Amino acid sequence: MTIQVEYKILDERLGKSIEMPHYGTKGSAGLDLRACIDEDMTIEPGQTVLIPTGMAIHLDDAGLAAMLLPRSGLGHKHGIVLGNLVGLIDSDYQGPLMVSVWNRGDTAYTVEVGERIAQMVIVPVLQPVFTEVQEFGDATERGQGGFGSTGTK
Ligand SMILES: O=c1ccn([C@H]2C[C@H](O)[C@@H](COP(=O)(O)OP(=O)(O)OP(=O)(O)O)O2)c(=O)[nH]1
Ligand SMILES: [Mg+2]
Repeated sequence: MTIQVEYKILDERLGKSIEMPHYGTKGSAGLDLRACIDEDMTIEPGQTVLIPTGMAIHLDDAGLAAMLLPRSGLGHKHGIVLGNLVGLIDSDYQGPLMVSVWNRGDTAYTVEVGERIAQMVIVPVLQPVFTEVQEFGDATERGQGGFGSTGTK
């Protein structure tokens, strides 16, 4: 099934001097989002900056969300991850897609104009009806055990 999602271009360079986000390979889970900044921007160690992607999307379906995730290479090699760890885009959000970029490393990193700074994955979402109970219907083997209760080995 093909899912249609509307988008707006908010930065006129997008699709021209700055490439439009797209699925890079047939099996790509995410589209890389590009830094629509006026000039290259150096992010100091520990600093967090909000970077526009130059576009807006409207998912328009409560059964969908978009997640913004770090790119592996930037995160692992340069410590460039997201200030909110994961960005969650609501299906009713129509504003500019922004990426909170955090330099968690110990060296400055310069984001270039149009650089791919994060990736966006469209995911299905369920909004169940929650029912309050005094006891859960089925007791499980795990019960209330959590936070390492099963050990480490
Ligand atoms: O990395 C992000 C995270 C969020 N958003 C936008 C889309 C999202 O739908 C909206 C609200 O995000 P969220 O609900 O995570 O933030 P909040 O702090 O709870 O804000 P709000 O009170 O507007 O819901 O901000 C982005 O553009 N980039
Ligand atoms: Mg919110």
